[in-house]
This record gives sequence, C-alpha cells and structure tokens, in this order.
Amino acid sequence: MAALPLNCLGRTLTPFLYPQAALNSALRHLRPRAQRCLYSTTVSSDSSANIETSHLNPTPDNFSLTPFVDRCILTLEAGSGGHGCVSFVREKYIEEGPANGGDGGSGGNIYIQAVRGETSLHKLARRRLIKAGRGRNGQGKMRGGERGADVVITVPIGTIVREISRYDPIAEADKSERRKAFLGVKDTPEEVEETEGHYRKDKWIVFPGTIPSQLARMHFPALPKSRKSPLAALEPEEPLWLDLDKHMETPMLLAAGAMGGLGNPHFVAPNKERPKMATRGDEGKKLSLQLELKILADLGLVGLPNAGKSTLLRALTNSRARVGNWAFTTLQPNVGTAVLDDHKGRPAVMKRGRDGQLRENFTIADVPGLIEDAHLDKGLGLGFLRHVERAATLAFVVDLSVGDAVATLKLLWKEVSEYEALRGRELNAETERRFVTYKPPGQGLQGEDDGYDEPAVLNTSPDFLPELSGTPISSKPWFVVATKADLPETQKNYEALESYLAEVNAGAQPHPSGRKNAWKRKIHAVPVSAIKAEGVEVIPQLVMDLLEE
Ligand SMILES: Nc1nc2c(ncn2[C@@H]2O[C@H](COP(=O)(O)OP(=O)(O)OP(=O)(O)O)[C@@H](O)[C@H]2O)c(=O)[nH]1
Ligand SMILES: [Mg+2]
Repeated sequence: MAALPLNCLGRTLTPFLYPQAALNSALRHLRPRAQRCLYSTTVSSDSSANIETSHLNPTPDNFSLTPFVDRCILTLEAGSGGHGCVSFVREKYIEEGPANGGDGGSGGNIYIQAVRGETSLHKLARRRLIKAGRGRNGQGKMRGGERGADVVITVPIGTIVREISRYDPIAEADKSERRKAFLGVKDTPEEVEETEGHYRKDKWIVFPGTIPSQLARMHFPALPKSRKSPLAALEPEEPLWLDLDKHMETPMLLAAGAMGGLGNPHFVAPNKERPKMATRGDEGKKLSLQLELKILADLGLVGLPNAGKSTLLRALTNSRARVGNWAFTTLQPNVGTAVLDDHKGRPAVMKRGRDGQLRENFTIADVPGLIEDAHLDKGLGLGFLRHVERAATLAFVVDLSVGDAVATLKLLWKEVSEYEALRGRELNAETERRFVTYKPPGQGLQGEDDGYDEPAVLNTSPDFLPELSGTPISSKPWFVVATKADLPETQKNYEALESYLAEVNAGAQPHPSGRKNAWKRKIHAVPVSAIKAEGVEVIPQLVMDLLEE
C-alpha cells in the first residue's frame, strides 16, 4: 500500500478511509490505457457464470424499463373561437348608448416540436385527443375575448407525422360555395331567407332575455363570411406529411385556432344603430394524425437473440438495458448515449459530425433480436427492423460461442436486405398508384352527373407513401462486433470470420447483402468481451470514423 504512488489515489477517497477503493484506483492507473481485446493476448477461459454480477453482468431483475411506444394515432382539435358580445354603452344620462360589444377571442393553436430528450410516444398515445383552448367570449366596453391556450406537442426526434383525415369547417363551406358557383346554382329562396333576415341558432348570439316572439320580428343582416386565421398561412400543406428528423428550436404550427365571433358594433347600419346581435365563434379544425417513431441513432445493433447486444450497449453506455441468458430478453428498443470523453472532462475522440459541430457523444440503438424470416414479420422482426433502417451506421453483433459466425453474419444480412427489398417494392407500388389518371369532364363526383370535378390533386390517397429512408441499408457503413470472445474455443470461429471479411474487402467474396452498390470500403471485425468490457474501447473511434463518411 505504501509503495503506491500517492498522486494516483482518488482525491476524495483517501487510503485511510477507503483502503480497497484506493487500491483499485491505483491499480487502474497502472493498467495499460488501451486494452484492445486481441486474440493472442486476452482470451481467457472463464465463462460468464464465473464472472460475478456487475453492471455488465447484471442479475435478470436488474434493469430499468422506460415506457416505449413507437406508433400512435392522435386526434387534434384546434381551439374554437369565442362568441362576440351584444352590449351597449350605459351611463348616467345616456339611456340608450351605442353598441360596444367586443369580439370573441380566437381559439388556441396546435404546434408540434421534436426535441432531444424525448424517446417515446407513450405520453401522446395515452392522451389520444388533444384540444387547444377555446377563445373567450367578447365583453362589454369593447373588450375583446382572451385567446385560447395554445398546445405544443413534443415528440422525439425521428417522428414521422401522417395525416389520416381532417375536418376544416371553413374549407368545407368554401368548397360547397365554389361548387355552387361552378354549377351556377342559385340559393333557393328558403336558403336565402335562412342566411339573410332570419335567426340561425348556430350562427347568431342575441341580446340576453330576447323572447322567441321578439326573435321572429328581428331582422338579421347577411351572415358575415367565416374568417380564416392569419396564422393559417403558416400551416404545412395538406395532407400533412412531416419527417421531424432534427431538433427543433421553435415549435411548428400544425393547426391554427378558429377566429372569434364579431361583437354587435359590426352590425351597426344607418337605419339600425343598436343591433342586438353578434356572431358565434367559428369551430376549430380537427385533424386525425398517425405518429410513428423511427429511432435515429448513430449506431444500430443488429444480431440474433441472445447474441449479447444489450450487454454491449451496457458496456458502451450508461444504459441499464435488460440482460438475460435467454432469447428475446429485449422486447423494445433501448437507446443509449456513448459519451466520448476520457473521464477527465476532455474528449477522447475529436470528430465533427455531418453538421460540422464537434461531437461529444453518439447514440446507440439496441433492438430486439432478429430471427430467420424476420422480414416476413417472424419473431419481433418487422416492427423493429424499421428502427435499424434509420441508424447512420450498423454493427452486426455476432456471438462467437454459438454456431458459425460467418453463417450468422450472412443470415443477418439476408434478413436486412430482404427487408430493404420489401420497402423498395412498397415504394414502387405506391408511386404507380399515385399517378393521376385523366378523367374526361362529365365523370365527376360519383352518383352525381353534374359535370363538376374536384381539381386534380396528387395527394388524394388516404394512406400515404412509405417514407424514403435517406440511405438504403446496404449502403450504410457497417462493421462486425464478434462478442463473447472470452469464452473458450471461440478463436477458430473468429479467425474464420476475419478471413471471410478480408476476402469481402478484397473483392474475392461477394458482399453479404448480395447488392452491387453496397458499402464495403473497409469492413472491420472487432472481437470483444462485452461482459468484461474488454475490446469495446475501440468501438467509439471506429463509429466516429464511419460517421464521418
Ligand atoms: N461470456 C460472455 N457472455 C456474454 C457476453 N455478452 C453477453 N453475454 C451473455 O449473453 C447472454 C445474453 O446477453 P444479452 O445482452 O441479453 O443478449 P441480447 O442480444 O441483448 O439478447 P436479446 O435481447 O434476447 O436479443 C447474457 O447471459 C449475457 O450475460 C460476453 O461478452 N461474454
Ligand atoms: Mg437484448
């Protein structure tokens, strides 16, 4: 103990108080920095059973499970407008003052914002219906109503928003008017009567205490046109199709609130100085949306069940993913962040990301294991392959202690590339379906031979295009992590894998994906023992190099 250099002891843990901790800290200092798990040097024969439980070899109940939902359907309702007010000036010596009812406040808007730190859609999935606040009614003395409260929906980065349906009362009214104008249909006398001169319960507010017989005698002006909120110009084009793949500093408008009703001063006319009516606020628009989260990690782990993916995630990050010696321990994706520092506050790897920013960390997505025919939705396959689809780089995790590593790698690639082909076919079929076919005039709306046809819109399909992933999976940079290298008799398996990859690199063997334009600049194999955290320290540097490509 006395022979240990004092400067290598922890500053707060003195040997006097914590002899064991000080000893450990000193030993860590004496160990060589890079502990690359090279086969010749660090193969050991003890199995995981002999390794005592630790962060990397936890007991099956030592894990933290964060709620995770990656799809949900939401109904959004923008705020309705408040009603206008019917009121008159009332002061001493002014018995019958002029109208002074304020306008109703506009309804609240609905915004969406993708933020760092959110990882799942479970909170939204639980809510289902999200409503913005209604505008308050106008008040006397020309006081306008307060605006309704806005709502900001925060979603994780990587969320795709698709519109299922929408109901916009103003657009509907507009459409039917345009239709009438096109067909040259005049309003029927009853309709004219209903809009001008008569009371409509759904449109007008009258002076409190007005009795029906007075109502029948009252003359109402023509209904003012519904007003669009000025903010509506900022709404994205319909149908909504958003891929929120970046952190957003400011929220983005999805649905603007409706306008409030007009107070009674709006209806003052030369022969009518004290109008006793105001209009009701408009109804807010309703949107039904489908949200889908496709994790955007820097590194995606692909492997068979029980290969050791979650252990590898634990070794590289602070994650507490569940680890267990059985297949399908992981049932939902885990995302961990690997911090690139040397535990002294300085970066261990200095790299700039694609946006030119210095990277301090990178994210790793551990998804449930793939089995044969995962692309046909066997096992937990298809649901989670889409999280792999958007990872920037891939690590194929191969268990050296079970079966032929080369065959396993080929099987994994087969599943991944079948999935890619499936997506490609879906996309082609959808593109064909969306070609607009010419319809001669006269074959307009079904069942009505009125010659009016909706203007041709390209996006009329109720279900939308599957989104284009940036890069095809086979073009992503990838490497192989050969894990469980601490187990006996895994060396041969690793050597076979290494020589196979050397042949692929040299072009003597085809790429395991079977595609021509697949990425194969220099495919690395990294032997590791995740359970002992040996060999894993080369992975951050490798990932950062690949991310730069
Ligand atoms: N000896 C040894 N055992 C390991 C190593 N990595 C993982 N294991 C063990 O392998 C078993 C499976 O590990 P997991 O990390 O749960 O495997 P997984 O790939 O996440 O499995 P699924 O979630 O079911 O797909 C556990 O018992 C681990 O302790 C390793 O490097 N060496
Ligand atoms: Mg797992």
